[in-house]
Amino acid sequence: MSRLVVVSNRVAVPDAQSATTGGLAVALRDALQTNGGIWFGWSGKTAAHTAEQPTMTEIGPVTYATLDLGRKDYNEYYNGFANRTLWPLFHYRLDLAEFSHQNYTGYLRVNSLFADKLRPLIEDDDQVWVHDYHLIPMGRELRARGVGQAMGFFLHTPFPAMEVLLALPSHALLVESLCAYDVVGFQTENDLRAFRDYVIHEAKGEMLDDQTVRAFGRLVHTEVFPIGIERGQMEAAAEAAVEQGAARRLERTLNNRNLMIGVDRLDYSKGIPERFRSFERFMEQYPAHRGQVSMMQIAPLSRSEVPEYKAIRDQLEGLAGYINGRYGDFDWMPLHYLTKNFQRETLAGFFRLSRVGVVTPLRDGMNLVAKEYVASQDPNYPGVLVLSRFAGAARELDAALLVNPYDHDGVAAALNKGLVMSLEERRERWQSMMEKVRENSLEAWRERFLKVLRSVPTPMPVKGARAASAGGA
Ligand SMILES: O=P(O)(O)OC[C@H]1O[C@H](O[C@H]2O[C@H](CO)[C@@H](O)[C@H](O)[C@H]2O)[C@H](O)[C@@H](O)[C@@H]1O
Ligand SMILES: O=c1ccn([C@@H]2O[C@H](COP(=O)(O)OP(=O)(O)O)[C@@H](O)[C@H]2O)c(=O)[nH]1
Repeated sequence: MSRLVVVSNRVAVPDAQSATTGGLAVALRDALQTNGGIWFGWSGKTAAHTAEQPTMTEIGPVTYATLDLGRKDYNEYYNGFANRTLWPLFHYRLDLAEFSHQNYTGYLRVNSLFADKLRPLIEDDDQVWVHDYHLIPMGRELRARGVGQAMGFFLHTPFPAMEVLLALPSHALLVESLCAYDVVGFQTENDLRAFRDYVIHEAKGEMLDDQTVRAFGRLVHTEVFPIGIERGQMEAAAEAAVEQGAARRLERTLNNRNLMIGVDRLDYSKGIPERFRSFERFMEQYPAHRGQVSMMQIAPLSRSEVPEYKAIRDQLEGLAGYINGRYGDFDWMPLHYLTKNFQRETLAGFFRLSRVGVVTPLRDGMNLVAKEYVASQDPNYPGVLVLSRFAGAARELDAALLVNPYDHDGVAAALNKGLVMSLEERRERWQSMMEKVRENSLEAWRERFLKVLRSVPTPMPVKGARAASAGGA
């Protein structure tokens, strides 16, 4: 069996100090441990200058190769092009997208530098799997350095509709770069459709069969691989959590009142201000719930150096204060707004205690919180998920109360419906969602992707394909 080489912006080097690691980290680590391999990317640390050589940490058969990023690279590549251009654009926020040549150059520079450092570590029969929008050009850069074997790419975010993508000055090179991979995976049919739409209508490519795209002189296998959560992990954590610690204390503070919960990185794509507005509408329109229900919003700080993230933080502080000032009472607060980060095991207990899970992003690649909320429920007494139709998770979790997050009245009505829903209906909806959560687990996602990557034919440039010019208009 060949080794696996994973490339992602952040690398989770196992650390004895940190008790928990993210699901993705666990899933990829399992795959790496089976046949050995390398996980390459940014260390998550910054320095005056980008490291000359990766720091190699060997743990059993897995080598973690990480680079500290210099401030200039960090600003232009991560804060800049990745998170001020691609992130807003891919989340349909053209109004927030900044197009700076300097940041774009930094993005290409870091991808090229990563390829330089990774190239000597790759062996001929390794499988290479690159993750996410930060590293789209990696495949092309590795090909230019003679990497000939199958390479896969998975996009964790949405892929935007063609008309939105066309606003990016370098759209053509970006999509051409995606076509340097042999397998390109998306979260949903919607994203895949948008990608194919671009390839066919803008890049003059074509579909050879249901899954094979011919574009930019190459054949690319494209498919939907909805990411999931670790099998059994949240169920077990939730069951254990309600018996102890934080969940127990939370339950006591509730005093038999109902709880609604939202958990999101503090990111404008998550629709938190809109959610607060909807909650305010809910207070206004369903006064019987006043004093009887609270909403807890956990929103750990994220990408804090990016100006748009600072702005949304200020906005939320204002809104939370306004809502609590208007509706709160001496013995009850409607909204608990925390920017603290909690371990997933603790969240599992909070989810299980919450009658309604509120997941209302304006746009989201998948949204694992939605799946974690479902998996954490007591099967006999499950809560209700209120889910944005614009989260990738809505494709599978169609038994949730699906809402349009821009429609505050509609979300308020769904919150009320969730609170008054019969136990029978709650159980039916939960069972239907839980089946999907189990079926599309994180392990299944990883195995499906790697199976396809193993089975694609050796990369083959296509002679005579009509390629669009790089650079873009
Ligand atoms: O690394 P950060 O800049 O701190 O951001 C954290 C991650 O955010 C994004 O997550 C996405 O992946 C999830 C799993 O597939 C998906 O459920 C979610 O909808 C996406 O937004 C980002 O894409 C990751 O690269 C970041 O690590
Ligand atoms: O305080 C927190 C908030 C979130 N999360 C985890 O962060 C992940 C968020 O993933 P999701 O796909 O919902 O959104 P993303 O942040 O990747 O855009 C989920 O596993 C959450 O349980 C966490 O561990 N602690």
